[in-house]
Amino acid sequence: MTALRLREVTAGYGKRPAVRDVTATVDGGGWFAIVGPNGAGKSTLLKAIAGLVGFQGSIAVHDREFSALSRRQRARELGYAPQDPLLPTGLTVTDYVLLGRTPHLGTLARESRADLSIVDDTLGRLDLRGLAARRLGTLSGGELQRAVLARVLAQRTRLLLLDEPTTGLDIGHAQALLDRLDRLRREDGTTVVTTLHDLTFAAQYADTLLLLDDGEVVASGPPGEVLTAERLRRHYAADVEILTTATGHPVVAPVRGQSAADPR
Ligand SMILES: Nc1ncnc2c1ncn2[C@@H]1O[C@H](COP(=O)(O)OP(=O)(O)OP(=O)(O)O)[C@@H](O)[C@H]1O
Repeated sequence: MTALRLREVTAGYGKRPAVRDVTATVDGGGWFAIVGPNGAGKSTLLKAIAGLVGFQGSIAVHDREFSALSRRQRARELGYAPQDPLLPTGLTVTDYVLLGRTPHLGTLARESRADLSIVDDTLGRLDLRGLAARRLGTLSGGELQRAVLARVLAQRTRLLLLDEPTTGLDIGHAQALLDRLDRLRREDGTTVVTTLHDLTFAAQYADTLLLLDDGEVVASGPPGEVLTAERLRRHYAADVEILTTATGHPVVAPVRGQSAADPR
C-alpha cells in the first residue's frame, strides 16, 4: 500500500514558495528520508504534509486526499513531531505523552484505561518509565527529544513525520532512537518519514532518500545511488569521500580543509 503520495507539491510562506513541484511516493512500512542543505525546504515539505503550511498540488495519505480530511481525521492518520516543538514545561512526561491520545478521545474528552495503557507501553518502549513523573522543564535535551517522540508514538498512527528527530542527541542515543523507530517499522508496519542532517545515519536507516536543494528535488532513490561525492559538492558545497560499511551502506566522510565553499 502507498502510505504517502505527493504530486507536484508546491508550498511556502510568501510569494516565493520554499518547496516547488515535489512528486514522490512512499510505500507503507518504508523509511523515507528528506535530506538537503540548510534552507532547502525540508521542514516546509513536512509541514505541508502535516497540514500546517498551505500548498498547491496533491497530498494523499493512505490513498485519501489529505485536504479532504478534518483535523481530527488527519491526526489519526499521521503523527508529526516538529524540530522545535513548543513544550508545556510544567507538564509531567506522562501527561505530555497522554496528549498524543487527544485525537482518539471520545466526546467527554476523558482518557480511558486503554489510553493510559498505550501511554505506559510507549513510555516503556522509549525507556521513559523512570522519568514518567518528571516535569518536562527538568529534562535534558535528549530526554525531551524522547518525550516528544513518545507523544507522537502514543498517537498510534500508521505514518510518522519526524523533523530532525536526532537533533541534540549523542551518537549512542541517536542510534538507539533510530533503532527504536526501525523496530516499530518492522514490527507494526509503521511508515517513517524523517528529515535528517546526518547523511550517514540517513543511509543506514532509510530505504529512499529525497535530496532537496533550493526547494526542488535534485535526486531521489536508494541512498547508495543518491549519495555521491559529486552531488554533495554541488548541493552542499562539501568535500567528502563516500566510504562503504561492511554491510554495504554508504558512509559520508568529510575531507579536511577542502571545502568547496573555501575561497582559497
Ligand atoms: N515561517 C516562515 N516564514 C517565511 N519563510 C520561512 C519560514 N520558515 C522557513 N522559511 C524559509 O523557507 C526556506 C526553507 O526553510 P526550511 O525550514 O523548510 O528549510 P530546511 O531545509 O528545513 O532547513 P534547515 O536544514 O536549516 O532546518 C528558507 O529559505 C527559510 O528561510
